[in-house]
Amino acid sequence: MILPVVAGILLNGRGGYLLAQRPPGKIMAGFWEFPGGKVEAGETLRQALDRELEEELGIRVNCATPWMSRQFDYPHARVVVSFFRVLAWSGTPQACEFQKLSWFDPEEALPEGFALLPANLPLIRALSLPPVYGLTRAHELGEEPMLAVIDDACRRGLRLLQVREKFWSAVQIACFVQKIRQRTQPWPLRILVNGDPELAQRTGADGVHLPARLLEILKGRPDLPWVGASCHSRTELEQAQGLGVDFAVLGPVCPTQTHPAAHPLGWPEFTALRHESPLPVYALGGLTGLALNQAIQQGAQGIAVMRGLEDWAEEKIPSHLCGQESV
Ligand SMILES: Nc1nc2c([nH]c(=O)n2[C@@H]2O[C@H](COP(=O)(O)OP(=O)(O)OP(=O)(O)O)[C@@H](O)[C@H]2O)c(=O)[nH]1
Repeated sequence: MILPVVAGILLNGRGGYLLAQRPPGKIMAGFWEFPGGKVEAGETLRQALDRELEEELGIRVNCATPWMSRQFDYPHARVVVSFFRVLAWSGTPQACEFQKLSWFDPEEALPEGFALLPANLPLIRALSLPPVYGLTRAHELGEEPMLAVIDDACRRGLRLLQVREKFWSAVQIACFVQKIRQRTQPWPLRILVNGDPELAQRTGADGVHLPARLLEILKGRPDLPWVGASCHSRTELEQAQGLGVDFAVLGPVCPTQTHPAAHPLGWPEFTALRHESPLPVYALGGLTGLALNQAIQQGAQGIAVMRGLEDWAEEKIPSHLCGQESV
């Protein structure tokens, strides 16, 4: 039997997230978790979330979006935990069940020996993934205009970039990575190189972004700090998961100039595939910054944008998508 569980990740607008320590008397007492609990008979996941967070923290959830779900076998039960990002609530979180509460920064590693419920480990890494993943097209725009676009996007909140220059040599890409680093020095931008892991390693990037064709060839996770993967189907999402990548990019969701012949998935298909995968999934294909809200509502990690990076209409990433500011 699988035990359905919901858990809420309260986000405080600066990227911080709330953990609770399971109180004495509960199974796995002393372990840290996201507030939540078992779904009761007849409840929807959202109803269960609202009830659990009211019982445990004394808050009313005003805005929560589905995120990832994970199945895990504990000695006491097989659980499937549906995690929600909780972006707005009323009231101040309190320890209503005598649990310890603490806010954490996703950019900082948890303390040595920290007892986190094991099903939650990949979530902590995923929490440091930003809502927008930019893709370069310097081969079309030219290097200098592309650098200007990246610089401008960083000012508006871009923190993750894929250098996708498929026709360039390793030397050219390495040089471009260097230039991006110099230009974006004030911001903590992570740079992934599209291609094979060896190429990414040679360019000094923070990670590799695997094209779909490599997913069935590679035997294991490349030895780089960050690994993303391009996926277009359930099979590719499963291959990416099998390799242990950090996140997937799924698309095209809408018609796109980059792959005019590709059949767009549309939002319903994207949402169904995203729901089946335990990975954080970015939506890709014909999207602009305006689609970010919709993508997050559909449970995506965010959006991956190429042309959208230049057309990004918003001043910056809307603050209501980052969590509650007043905490
Ligand atoms: N609440 C919560 N449970 C989680 C998380 N991750 C995870 O694996 N679980 C597992 O999901 C199950 C939740 O059960 P629970 O004991 O918290 O449920 P509950 O609040 O309804 O407790 P109760 O039955 O004592 O009232 C446990 O087996 C727990 O180990 C998480 O982040 N939050």
